[in-house]
Amino acid sequence: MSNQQIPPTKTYGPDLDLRITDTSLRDGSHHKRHRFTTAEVRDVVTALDGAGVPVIEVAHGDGLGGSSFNYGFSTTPEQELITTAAETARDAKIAVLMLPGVGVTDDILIARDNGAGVCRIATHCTEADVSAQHFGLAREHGMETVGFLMMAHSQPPEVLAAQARIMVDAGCQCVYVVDSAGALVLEQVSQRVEAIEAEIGSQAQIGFHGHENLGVAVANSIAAFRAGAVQIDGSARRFGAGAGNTPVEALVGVCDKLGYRTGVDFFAAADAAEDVVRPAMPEECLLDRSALTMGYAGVYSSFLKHAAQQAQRYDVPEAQLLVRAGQRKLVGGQEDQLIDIALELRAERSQA
Ligand SMILES: CC[C@H](O)CC(=O)C(=O)O
Ligand SMILES: [Mn+2]
Repeated sequence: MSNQQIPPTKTYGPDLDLRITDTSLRDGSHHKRHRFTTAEVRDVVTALDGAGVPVIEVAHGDGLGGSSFNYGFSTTPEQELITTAAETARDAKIAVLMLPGVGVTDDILIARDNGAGVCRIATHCTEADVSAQHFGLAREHGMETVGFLMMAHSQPPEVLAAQARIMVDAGCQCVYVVDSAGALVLEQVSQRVEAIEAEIGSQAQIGFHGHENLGVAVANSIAAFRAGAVQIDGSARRFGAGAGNTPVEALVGVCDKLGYRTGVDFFAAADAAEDVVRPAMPEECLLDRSALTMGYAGVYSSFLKHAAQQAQRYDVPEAQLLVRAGQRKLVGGQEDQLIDIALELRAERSQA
């Protein structure tokens, strides 16, 4: 099977070239409107763990503490889902993600007590400073740490590198370039990874989290890996916000063909995606006009469902709403501004 063309510049460890984290039970939760049940979590974790996926992320789609009016309420408390995942996994580590301010430090400690081993702290890519105490706390309590620099397309490589430095100095062990809008394309990914690598060297690892809005998430993930990222996110059948994330099963297949070791069994991952994850979801995650517009205009993928709701409520075109959200450079947490934009579009129409 192996037909390696370009040897990796960096590897995750002696047995793995890259470590995959599946986020269908966290980013995929957006697509399910945060309605995962413990039975679904048990089935998905069993299947992904059995396929050899080394890390599985579980939380509300907007991270710990996300269950709220602003983001949508979870039907099952996320800590129950985390407990179920941790009790089910035989080999996989369970990861949680949190945005400081959406969740609080206690959420991290409760998740750790419930069996989470990896603590991922996400900030907008110019606000890494708000993550410092969270990395310290997680490390103190024996958790592995990952930092998410979200909306990475919105800043040049040197800004991301400076923000990565802040996270690493605070105790972050792997800084992710997070393409929240699915707006980055190939070299735009590798340049960001290379700039971070130049700044942090071997002090921490680098990761990449892609979204499929422009249809290049697998290619972007390979570009990130070749530039030095050794932790790569994906999602079974790509379930995630917007058009979803990098499809794990496709990423594994591509890595097999390039000779990059993921430790994941391609056929078992394909079965998990089709037989277990797909039935847990209401419908397929589409790469449709709205998702494409998000990638093209640089809009936070988690806005998709909110934009659809407001477009319908105020009877305005969803694509125009998303384009304006991109122009306003909205970031996570500003979902309510979609209402402003919808009202603006409606007022313009009635004046015309
Ligand atoms: C929970 C914040 C956010 O959705 C993290 C993420 O997956 C992204 O920015 O893509
Ligand atoms: Mn995401």
